[in-house]
Amino acid sequence: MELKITCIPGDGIGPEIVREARKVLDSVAKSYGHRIQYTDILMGGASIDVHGIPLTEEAVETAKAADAVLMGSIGGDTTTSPWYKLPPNLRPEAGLLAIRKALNLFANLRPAILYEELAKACPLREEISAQGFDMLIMRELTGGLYFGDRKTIEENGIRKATDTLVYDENEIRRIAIKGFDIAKKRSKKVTSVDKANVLDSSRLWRSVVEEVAKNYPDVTLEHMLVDNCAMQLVKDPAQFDVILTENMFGDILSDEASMVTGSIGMLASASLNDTKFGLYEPSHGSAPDIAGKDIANPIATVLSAAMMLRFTFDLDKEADAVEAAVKHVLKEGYRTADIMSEGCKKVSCTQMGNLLVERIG
Ligand SMILES: NC(=O)C1=CN([C@@H]2O[C@H](COP(=O)(O)OP(=O)(O)OC[C@H]3O[C@@H](n4cnc5c(N)ncnc54)[C@H](O)[C@@H]3O)[C@@H](O)[C@H]2O)C=CC1
Ligand SMILES: CC(C)CC(=O)C(=O)O
Ligand SMILES: [Mg+2]
Repeated sequence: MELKITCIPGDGIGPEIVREARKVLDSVAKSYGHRIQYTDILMGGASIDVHGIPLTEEAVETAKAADAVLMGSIGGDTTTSPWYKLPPNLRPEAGLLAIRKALNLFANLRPAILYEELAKACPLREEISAQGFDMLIMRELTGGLYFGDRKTIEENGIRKATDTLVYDENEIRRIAIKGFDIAKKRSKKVTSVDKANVLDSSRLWRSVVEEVAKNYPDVTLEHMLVDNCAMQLVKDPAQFDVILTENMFGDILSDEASMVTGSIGMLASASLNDTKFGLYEPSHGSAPDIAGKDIANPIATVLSAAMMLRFTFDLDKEADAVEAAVKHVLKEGYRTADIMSEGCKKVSCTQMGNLLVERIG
């Protein structure tokens, strides 16, 4: 099979982790007789440095022409990088939001799984980590606070800033349908997370989710307020199967969930629309604090590439091989710095990639 993949290495650790994920994809392609055609595009700071803007139309067209996109991460240190002296619409993150909107990637799937081998890296009490967990955070990705009108003004000498959280019922319905469809194939429970005790947007969210739920009588629906959910994620993560939530809540809750899997370096993601196309990226950012040191964990990006094989290309055996290689290497005790624990063997980003390639080969 011919796989047409656009890569966005991005900024910070992005190029390092994408390099390792590509090595793994190449190794799977070789073992299973596929051919991969890669095209690289610039986004975020890397695009600003070359084109003066975080995403060009040509880059979007190149992404659209591929079957799927593999992305690293974008952005710099938001307090020191010169990119953050630019107007907000020219900063790295504007490129990321723009590509999500341009490709209509409204559903962000973030599986948070505690691998048995990483129980020691999980900061939770032993009786909780010993149980393990396997949840899927479904985050709405093209609406809500990150896409509403915003402005900063000065009124009577007082600076004032506004961000707007808007959802219409169609935006809520389509992500809810995706969430319930997926829950039907899992353990059949959806926890819809909102702040319906305060926000109108959350009250609409809750009522549309309830309407959708009527078409899925075999899926259990529960509602949970976001502040409680943040607490429950560290108290008892095994209670969750599919967490269905809006853009900003999902952003924050998925970083929290990642840490109970051991590290954010383990959390993969797929950003999808209603077609087989997808943008696959780790849930973390560009980690400027460790960029260029070859110590980043590439596993989140490698597992995102596995999600691409499974979903966009229907290559289940190949995706299984990548996931099995990750488990194998962890079982053998190899760890990047972020998931290191006593008695394990510390490896660099490159070495982790090489080990995964060897196990696949
Ligand atoms: N999808 C994307 O491209 C995202 C971009 N960002 C951008 O990334 C930049 C940095 O943001 P931060 O808040 O520092 O979040 P971050 O996720 O980049 O880093 C948070 C912490 O996690 C660590 N970390 C992240 N990924 C890791 C990995 N693979 N292996 C080991 N450690 C890892 C970092 O070293 C840091 O200590 C900002 O410019 C932000 O806007 C943030 C989140 C997502
Ligand atoms: C620009 C941000 C919305 C990126 C982010 O934090 C994420 O997608 O997780
Ligand atoms: Mg985030």
